[in-house]
Amino acid sequence: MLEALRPIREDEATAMIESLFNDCTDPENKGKPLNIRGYAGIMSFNNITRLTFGKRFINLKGELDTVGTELKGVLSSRKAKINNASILIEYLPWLQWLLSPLDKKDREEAAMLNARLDQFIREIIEEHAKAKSINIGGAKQHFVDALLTLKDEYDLCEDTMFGLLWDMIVAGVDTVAISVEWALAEMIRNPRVQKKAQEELDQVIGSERIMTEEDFSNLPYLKAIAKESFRLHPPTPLMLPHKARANVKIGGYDIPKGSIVHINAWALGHDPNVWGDDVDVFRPERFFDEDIDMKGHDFRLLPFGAGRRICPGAQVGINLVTSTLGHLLHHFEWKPPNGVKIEEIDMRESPGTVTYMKTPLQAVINPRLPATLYKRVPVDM
Ligand code: HEM
Repeated sequence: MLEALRPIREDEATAMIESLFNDCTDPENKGKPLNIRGYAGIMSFNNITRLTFGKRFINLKGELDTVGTELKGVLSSRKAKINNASILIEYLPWLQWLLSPLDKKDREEAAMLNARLDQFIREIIEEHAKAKSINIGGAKQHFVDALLTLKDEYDLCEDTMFGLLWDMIVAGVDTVAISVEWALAEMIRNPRVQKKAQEELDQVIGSERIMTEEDFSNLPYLKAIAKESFRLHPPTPLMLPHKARANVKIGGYDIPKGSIVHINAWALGHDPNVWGDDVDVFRPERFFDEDIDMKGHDFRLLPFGAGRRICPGAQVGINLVTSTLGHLLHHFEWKPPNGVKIEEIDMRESPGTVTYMKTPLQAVINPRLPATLYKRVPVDM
């Protein structure tokens, strides 16, 4: 599993905290809501690019730098095309003829984007291979270095390495950012839960230091909040498509060999037969009544899937979401925009392979710790 590669460090979350602090204390923004998605996206993108190939793309103001903006833009348009075209065709193959002109244009554009991404990743692999051969900077433990170490043993060709690296980025960036946004929306809608989480953070960490990953074991309520949010808002509600390799019978249904099967993680988390009458209520305490596993061992809760295709970044994802959420709740008080009632927050989903909130979350935030704790932690690549 990926968590063995390197520990999560606090720097991306603290860079996000610093940006949020600067923006919410800017007199021009007084009382104005901030769009949280932008901040969470930068945090998540840099966390995953650092984990994968030891690079971050952020300037001193906490914004994406030029290369990062280009790269993120290319990734989003590539993903949008995959989402739009292939999902439709998978379910409505007879529509293929109708889509073909658009499809051709899309294909050409996708080929161009792929070439741009491949060039980018080629340079990164070369850089790491060179550093490895002359041992610059000691043994770095990024995903690309692990691949280089295993390259000969597993006969990994360039295409396979490119694919694995991009899979990590595509699968890791949106899922983490989406999860943080949904969880914060629930914190704003549920002031009782927000207050209880902040009381726990204040008791365990106090107001003279920031949270670290070592604190997790003393923050059961924070962990239960992350879990409850994954239950109600799994960022990949239908997981990824699976193909039956043989005729099988599951739950009384015949699944013929070759069928494409989606598992509905969203429906599992919303089943009143499992979760009771308050299935739609955000109530982290339910996991104190019964501690249900969410890493593939208990089929009542499967935000990361299960079995051989389970998300390989599950623990990294859980830690990133929990850590970001912990910092955000410790550092700020969260409220809806002035004049908006909590029940008016738009909790509709934007459908797709990953489900963002349909309306990006707007929040008014207020610092709750001494100003000295809002400085980013220096980067250790
Ligand atoms: C909150 C965070 C995340 C959630 C909820 C999540 C969820 C999932 C799910 C449901 C799948 C498909 C499982 C299946 O269809 O059986 C998946 C696949 C995958 N995830 Fe994640 N993920 C998260 C974060 C990450 C991160 C941080 C990384 C990498 C650093 C990552 C890498 C991958 C990869 C590479 C796959 C494809 C595995 C395959 O095709 O076999 N994920 N994830």
